[in-house]
Amino acid sequence: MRVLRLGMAQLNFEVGAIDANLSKIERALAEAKRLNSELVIFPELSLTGYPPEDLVLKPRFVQANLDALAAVTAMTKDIAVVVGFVDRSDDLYNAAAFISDAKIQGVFHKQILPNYGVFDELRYFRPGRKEPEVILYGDVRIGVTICEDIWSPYGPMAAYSSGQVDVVVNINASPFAQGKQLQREKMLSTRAADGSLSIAYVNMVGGQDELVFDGSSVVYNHFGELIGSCGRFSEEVTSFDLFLPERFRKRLVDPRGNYRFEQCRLNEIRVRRTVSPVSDPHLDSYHLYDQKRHVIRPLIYHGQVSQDSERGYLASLPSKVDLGYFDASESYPAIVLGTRDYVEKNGFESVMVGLSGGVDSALVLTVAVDALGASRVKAIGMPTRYSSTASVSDAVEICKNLGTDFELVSIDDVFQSYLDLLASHLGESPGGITEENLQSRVRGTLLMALSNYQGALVLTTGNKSELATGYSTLYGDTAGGFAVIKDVPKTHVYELCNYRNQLAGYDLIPKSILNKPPSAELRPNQRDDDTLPSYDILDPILFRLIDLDMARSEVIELGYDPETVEKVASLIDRSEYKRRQAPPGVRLTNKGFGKDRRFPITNGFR
Ligand SMILES: Nc1ncnc2c1ncn2[C@@H]1O[C@H](COP(=O)(O)OP(=O)(O)OC[C@H]2O[C@@H]([n+]3cccc(C(=O)O)c3)[C@H](O)[C@@H]2O)[C@@H](O)[C@H]1O
Ligand SMILES: Nc1ncnc2c1ncn2[C@@H]1O[C@H](COP(=O)(O)OP(=O)(O)OP(=O)(O)O)[C@@H](O)[C@H]1O
Ligand SMILES: NC(=O)CC[C@H](N)C(=O)O
Repeated sequence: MRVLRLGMAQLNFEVGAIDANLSKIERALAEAKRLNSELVIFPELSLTGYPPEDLVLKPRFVQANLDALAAVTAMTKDIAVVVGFVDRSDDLYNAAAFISDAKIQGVFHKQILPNYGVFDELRYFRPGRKEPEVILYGDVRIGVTICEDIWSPYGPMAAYSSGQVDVVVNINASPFAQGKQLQREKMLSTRAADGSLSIAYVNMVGGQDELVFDGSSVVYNHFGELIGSCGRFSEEVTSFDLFLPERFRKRLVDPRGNYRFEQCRLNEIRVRRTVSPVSDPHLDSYHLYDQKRHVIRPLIYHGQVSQDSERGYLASLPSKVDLGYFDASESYPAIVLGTRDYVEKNGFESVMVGLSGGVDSALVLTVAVDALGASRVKAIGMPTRYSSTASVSDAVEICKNLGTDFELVSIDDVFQSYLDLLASHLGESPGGITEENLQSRVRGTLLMALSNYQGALVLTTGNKSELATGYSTLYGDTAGGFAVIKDVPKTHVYELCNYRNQLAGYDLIPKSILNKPPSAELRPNQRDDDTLPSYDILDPILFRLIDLDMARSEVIELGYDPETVEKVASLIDRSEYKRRQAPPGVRLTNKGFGKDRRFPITNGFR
């Protein structure tokens, strides 16, 4: 029985930080050697981080990544490595190197470049067109693919499924989206069973601007069964015995993936196996077919273990309204990781949140504390004459629960000075939206001043429903550096709060915050549903117009009120300019505002 002791390095690489990434690889190799791994696989573009975007247009950057590759090569005297890098020859390629014996044994170019959703790879790379190659690592036949390559049964997987490969290594930088892991597992299981080959899928972890990489690396056997997995949202270097039993008979009787008619010859690259193979004579092949080595770990974030089932996404909380796949137990840690990495990778010691006593800022504050710890988070209350006393007491209570500092700065005098100044110029007090938005702008100005003085990053609190409809004040509550819940519809804001309270085992986010009607408190008795449809009506319409790209008429045909649909659709169109000026934030859905949805501001289509 052939066995390959495989190391999976599911690590958080930083875009552009080539030296730091190299040091991380060096430490991972030391750990992998300690675990007796023979071959360690690293994620896509580990050396540069993903996505490197226009950094790769700088020749010096590409050269630095090649220098780092040479340094990795020198580290492989007694271990084999697959690592992602930017290759440069006639053009640039998104590439993987198989390195062992201090030598680059083979270079694989990504053949299928994703250029949809958040991906722009055709802007930077040329698709690989080399004949498929297989590494003969001793007696183990290894194919190498890069992320998108494996999503198609064509491309390199067609050749690798021809019976000449035992295991396909697939290195990834696959960003999190709600429900994505189920999609990945279905696809990988199919690919493995159809090709009668094992698949080792290693993914990046960590936040990069709007993207969050969730790790969730997995290994499948040639029956398409999951035989191992790494944690979600956490770094780890694991070692794994991949048993490679005889597959010949399965291929003869298995109707799937009959590649007998394909003309396919893989070029072979023979590589000395530097470490003696692991073998266990007591395991017969029947037993091995049955073996399931689930290395499934519980969901962990910020040192706390979820009380949910082992695999977060199985414990799906059904959404009250239909907004597509949503599971708070995977989205919450994604937001925490995205926020932590944005703050830390951009060098901020602390963050600041304008805390109103409303649910949005309560959730953002809670995420910030989970991401960074209470001592690095400060809440600022800035009431005016329109703020209710309950709002201030709710803000105080949540800060007490979270252990954060709360500072109260009344802005009413400043607000009044602005009104007086404007009145002296206009001849009357402005009133209406002008007066309402002034309060928000005073808050934004104050938060930015405190940020300048204290060096803390301001977290904004707008949710996806507000962003979609433009229900926010430009240079007011949109002022700040990172928009933590920008891809969370208001309905899910409540579900995330409830999820977090369940984890805490008590009302960490006080019930009074969750139960009050949403209000911007910019005029007496103001409520969001004075201006917008109630969120249980608004969110499903937004989901269909935005996430599903449906036309107004199609949404109306589904039975939604025509007047409401028309109003919502024009709010979406009219507020594109506001979204363009909004800060970046964590992307959770397949249609986040940002790279996923690029709409013209000036737009005559209705
Ligand atoms: N196409 C375009 N391209 C570039 N700029 C454009 C533009 N259209 C308008 N504008 C500009 O944008 C301005 C209007 O935008 P803006 O000033 O934001 O004001 P606006 O969108 O009219 O009002 C903000 C709304 O957000 C609500 N709200 C909800 C929740 C929280 C908060 C809060 O602040 O705490 C506020 C508030 O009650 C109000 O209904 C115009 O005066 C114009 O200068
Ligand atoms: N009194 C206040 N003190 C501090 N910040 C405030 C205050 N009022 C509003 N803000 C800031 O402006 C943001 C926008 O207000 P908004 O009312 O939309 O959100 P919220 O109060 O958190 O939640 P909800 O919309 O459910 O009431 C708040 O999240 C908060 O950051
Ligand atoms: N980096 C990539 O090629 C990512 C594309 C891929 N389909 C994914 O998101 O998983």
